[in-house]
Amino acid sequence: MIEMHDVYKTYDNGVVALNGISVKINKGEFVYVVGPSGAGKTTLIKLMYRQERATKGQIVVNNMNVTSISDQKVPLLRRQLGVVYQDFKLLPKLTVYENIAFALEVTEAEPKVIRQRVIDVLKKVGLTKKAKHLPQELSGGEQQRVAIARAIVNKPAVIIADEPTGNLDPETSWGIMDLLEQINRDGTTIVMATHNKDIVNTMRRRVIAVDHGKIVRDEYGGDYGYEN
Ligand SMILES: Nc1ncnc2c1ncn2[C@@H]1O[C@H](COP(=O)(O)OP(=O)(O)OP(=O)(O)O)[C@@H](O)[C@H]1O
Repeated sequence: MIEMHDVYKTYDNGVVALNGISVKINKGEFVYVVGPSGAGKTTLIKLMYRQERATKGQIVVNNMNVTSISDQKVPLLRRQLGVVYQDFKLLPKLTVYENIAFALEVTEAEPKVIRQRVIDVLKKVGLTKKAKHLPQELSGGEQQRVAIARAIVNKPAVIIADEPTGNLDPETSWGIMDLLEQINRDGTTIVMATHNKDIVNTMRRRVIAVDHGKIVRDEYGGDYGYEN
């Protein structure tokens, strides 16, 4: 599903963010990426959806060669991935319904298909009643649910989440984790970078620990493993 072979990333300012990463993530896995601030977690994730380009090495996501595809092919790659961010990144002037539909409109899906899919995902994330609201009228947890609905509406093979509970209180965070677990149970691979020790230690999934741009631990049923 996702394979990285000897991947390096040096930013233009000379910072070496990733220093030789090789990893294979199989279909249906739920993987936590942990590590201290500045370890390279966000960079690792950004390389997967070509938000940043690797300096060296090979990355394959769902049979697409992320490192060698042209910029024109990047939208095609992004359709295989749903991305969820810490700060939700919803479009403020669009309603909940429109935010989700927008992700499908760019794929030129038929209006009938768009409508049905948006209705289905709104139900899945429990926000049918908020369809006509603007993001600013929602709580943080609700906004993150909309962002997750937007991420899954294309039925992607992989969800990539960068600190999705970072702006949420503990109870709301658990609600978001329940939703991600449910999406994973339906067969979607999930890669999630997090600083949330409680979540990682409770869920007991695969844990990839990054430090100084290298994988220092890769453990199934692992724990968080260090103090924040
Ligand atoms: N666009 C950029 N330009 C230059 N350096 C960057 C850029 N983005 C990140 N870095 C640097 O790369 C290193 C890895 O950063 P990254 O954001 O991947 O870490 P992280 O593990 O996600 O950290 P955090 O937990 O604080 O979000 C850090 O030293 C950071 O300062």
